Amino acid sequence: MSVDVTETDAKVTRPAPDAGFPQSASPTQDLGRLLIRCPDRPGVVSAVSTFLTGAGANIVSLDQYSTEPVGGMFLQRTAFRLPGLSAACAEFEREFGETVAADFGMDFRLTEASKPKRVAIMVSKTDHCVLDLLWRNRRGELDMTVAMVISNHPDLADEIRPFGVPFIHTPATRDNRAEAEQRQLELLKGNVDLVVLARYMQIITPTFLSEVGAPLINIHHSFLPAFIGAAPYRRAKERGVKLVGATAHYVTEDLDEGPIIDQDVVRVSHQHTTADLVRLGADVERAVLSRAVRWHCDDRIVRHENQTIVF
Ligand SMILES: Nc1nc2c(c(=O)[nH]1)N[C@@H](CN(C=O)c1ccc(C(=O)N[C@@H](CCC(=O)O)C(=O)O)cc1)CN2
Repeated sequence: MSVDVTETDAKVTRPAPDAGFPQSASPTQDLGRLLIRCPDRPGVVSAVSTFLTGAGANIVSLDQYSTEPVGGMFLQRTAFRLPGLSAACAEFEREFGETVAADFGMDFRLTEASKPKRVAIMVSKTDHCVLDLLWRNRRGELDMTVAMVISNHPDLADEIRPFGVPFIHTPATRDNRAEAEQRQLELLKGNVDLVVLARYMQIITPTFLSEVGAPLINIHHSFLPAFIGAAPYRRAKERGVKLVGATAHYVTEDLDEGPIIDQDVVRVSHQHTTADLVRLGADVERAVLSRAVRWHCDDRIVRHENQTIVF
C-alpha cells in the first residue's frame, strides 16, 4: 500500500521566514570564515563553537581534519553568519586571539566572504588559462577582484584589455630576472591577496617569494610529480604516456614541488601528436586552475607541511 502524503496533508510546522536569526541581504553579507590549525587535543571544536555562539554567530558549516590518529595537527574551517561582522572583525580577532587561540596554541585566519580577494594574474604568451579565469570571473563563477594582469611579453594585451583589467608588460627573461621582479614587486606588494601564475614561464626567485606578501598558485601542465620543469607535453609524448594532466599547486622555491591543490588527467593514445597533447591538456589546465583559484578565494584550503587540506 502506498501512502500519498502531500504537502498540505503533512502536519509540518515551519518557522516563519523571519523567525530566529535575522536574514542577511546577500549570500556573503555577514558571512565569516575562520580557518584554524593547532595541536590536536579534545575540546577544540567545543571551544570554537562556544566562542562563536557567545559572539552571537550562527555556524553554517564546520569541517575538520586531524593529520594523525593521535598527536597530530587539528585543522578546521568554520563558516558562520554574524550580523555586523565587518564592524566587529577587529575586535573578534583580538578576543579570539587572546582566548581560544591562545589556550589551544592556534594559528588562525578570519576572513569576510563579502570582501573578494584581490588577485593578480601573471602570464607569458599562452592565453587559455588567463582568459578562462577572466571569463569565469566576468560570469560570476569566480568571486575575486582581478587587480591586474602582468606579462613578460606584450602578446596578450589585446585579448585581455576587453575584460577591463589593467595589462602591465614587464619584460622578463632569465637575463634580467632581478630587475623585472623588482618592477613586479612594486606593482604587487601590499596590493593583492593572491598571485596566479597562469602559464607564466619564468622561474620565481626566493627573494620575490619572500617579499611579495601573498601566496602564489601555479598551473603546471603535467600530472605532477611527472615531468617537472619545461616542455612536459613533448616529454610526455616521447615517454609514450596514456594520460596527460595538469596540476595546480602553491609556488615554493623548489620548482613545481609546492603543495598540490588540485590535479586531473585526460586519456591519450599513440595516435595523438604532441600538438594533440597540448590541446587536450589545455582543457584540463583550465578546469584544474579555476577550481584551485576558487577554493583559495573561498578560503577552503589549509596548508600543512607540503600538503593541502581542501575543505
Ligand atoms: N620558484 C618557482 N617558480 C616557478 C614555479 C615554481 O613552482 N617555483 N613554477 C613555474 C611554472 N613552470 C611550469 O609550470 C615553469 C616555467 C618556466 C620554467 C623555465 O625553465 N623557465 C626559464 C625561461 C624560459 C623562457 O624564457 O621561455 C627560466 O625561467 O629560466 C620552468 C617551469 C613558474 N615559476
